[in-house]
Amino acid sequence: MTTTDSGVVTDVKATSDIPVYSTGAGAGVILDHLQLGFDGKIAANVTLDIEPGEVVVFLGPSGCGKSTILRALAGLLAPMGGAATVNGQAITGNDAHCAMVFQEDALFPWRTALKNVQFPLALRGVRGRESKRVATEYLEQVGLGGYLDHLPSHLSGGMRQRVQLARTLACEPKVMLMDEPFGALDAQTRLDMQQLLISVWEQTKMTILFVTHDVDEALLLADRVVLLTHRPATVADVITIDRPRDPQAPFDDAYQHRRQSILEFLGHSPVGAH
Ligand SMILES: Nc1ncnc2c1ncn2[C@@H]1O[C@H](COP(=O)(O)OP(=O)(O)OP(=O)(O)O)[C@@H](O)[C@H]1O
Repeated sequence: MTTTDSGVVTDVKATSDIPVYSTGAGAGVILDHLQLGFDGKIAANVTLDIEPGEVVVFLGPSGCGKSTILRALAGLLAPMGGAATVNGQAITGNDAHCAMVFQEDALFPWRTALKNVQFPLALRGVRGRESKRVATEYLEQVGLGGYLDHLPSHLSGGMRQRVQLARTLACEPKVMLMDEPFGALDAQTRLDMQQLLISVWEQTKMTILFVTHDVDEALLLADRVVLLTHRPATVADVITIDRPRDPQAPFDDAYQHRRQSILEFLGHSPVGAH
């Protein structure tokens, strides 16, 4: 661990051995001509069938509507048309199945790491000693067992994202919505967080919908990469990526070819129909 003069902890050892986490399988998500927009203008019109436990990564030009899709699934935005269902049920806004991780950490600054993670537990009726035990376990899962009493301001950006991940896991979601969660992190911390997310996914098999601008991140994490058109976002292409991942894959011609064609798509994306 490294601590600066101001008391901010700047690094932490990555966890390699994550304890079993028992959420169970993720939920299936169906987007059926889901139309989203603002002020009467359509920002997205998406049809997609996502399997339980699948990791789907959305890539598309800036402003095309990626975050809007996740916000709708979190129940923060009502559809203008079409439908979105999670485990066959329409999204109501009070849907406990979906939980969101933002790029900017949304922690309560006045609460310690432990108390941040205890917050969703209290909403689920878990209190007292049990709440402390469970929250500690989630923080241990993300490698922060030694930082329970730290305030967010005394943790690095990567560590705050770990707390946010632990707090999201404490919601026991069946679908985790991740909006460029690692976009603000330095390169090494980002790699650590990607590996942590892969470990969490292997343990939980929850469904993950992930937005990024980083093609390599998409190719590392996704079962399927969904390429979206310019606003309004529509599905332009879906690329399936096999598991298990070969660590040598980024050095393959096939990987490089795929990566290049995605980059070209992002640079020359067609304008979607209005
Ligand atoms: N609250 C809002 N009111 C009006 N327009 C909005 C609102 N939120 C987003 N938009 C518009 O909707 C479109 C899609 O925005 P969104 O944030 O979903 O794009 P994005 O693909 O996630 O962008 P980026 O890659 O830059 O993060 C943009 O044109 C944006 O300006």
